Amino acid sequence: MRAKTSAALNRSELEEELRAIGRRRYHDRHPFHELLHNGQLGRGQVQAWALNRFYYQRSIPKKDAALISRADSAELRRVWRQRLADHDGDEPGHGGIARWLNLCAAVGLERRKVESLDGLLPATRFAVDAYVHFVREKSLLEAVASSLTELFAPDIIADRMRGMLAHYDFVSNEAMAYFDRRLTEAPRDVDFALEWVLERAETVEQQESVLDALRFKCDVLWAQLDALYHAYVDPGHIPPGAFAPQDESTDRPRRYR
Ligand SMILES: O=C(O)c1cc(C(=O)O)c2c(n1)C(=O)C(=O)c1cc(C(=O)O)[nH]c1-2
Repeated sequence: MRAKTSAALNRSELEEELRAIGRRRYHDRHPFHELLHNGQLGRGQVQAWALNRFYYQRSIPKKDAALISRADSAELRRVWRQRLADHDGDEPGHGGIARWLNLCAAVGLERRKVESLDGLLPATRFAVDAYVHFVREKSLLEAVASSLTELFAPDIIADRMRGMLAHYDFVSNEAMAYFDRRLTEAPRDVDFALEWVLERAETVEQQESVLDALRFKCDVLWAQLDALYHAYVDPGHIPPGAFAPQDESTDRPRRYR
């Protein structure tokens, strides 16, 4: 990391620092994703992933609404509200959250069970809530910067779609519709957010805050996968009250290392 006293970076240097954080800390490097994408999880473990990630999906529009509520600029609000429309849809049964629930149904989860949040891992809740609080409480520049993990999302989403379709017979193209949409939504969203941040992060202090915001967000994503790994892979300590897989997946070795 740069010394606090160094001079401010120019735009392309700042962009490179942001991308370097992704290369080191983004959740594509997490072993849980490796197992998920390579077909090495049982159905129950995939269910645990889908059920927990529903809480992230459900919370994203809340954090986007929080960001909009803090923006003085009509342009920022106008662009950002597309994210609400993408996730919530314009009518019931449409939008990203509905598509996520379809994915949950495809892997064998009951919709009402998922929506109840019954069985959520405690660490999922803490990590996701921390993201919403961060966006409510930090500077607007940090709030926008924390969304920049989406710079790195299209590659991992494409890998995930390929891997899950190839390896799990309970995953269909229809079930992957959520991710298919994100392949176009994420680049559009992040192009705007990156430009917005590069334009405004001028001082060393602002630039440090933006880089820290991205590190924080990588931690939010990483912590969710650590919790899944600990509970459902190795050592397999499922916290009291958390989702307990009921099916064949217990035939598979619980330990992968
Ligand atoms: O599948 C993924 O790996 C992945 C990662 C991320 C991300 O990098 O935060 C998001 C999403 N998906 C996603 O679907 C999504 O809607 C989303 C919104 C945001 C955000 O911070 O505003 N990140 C992500």
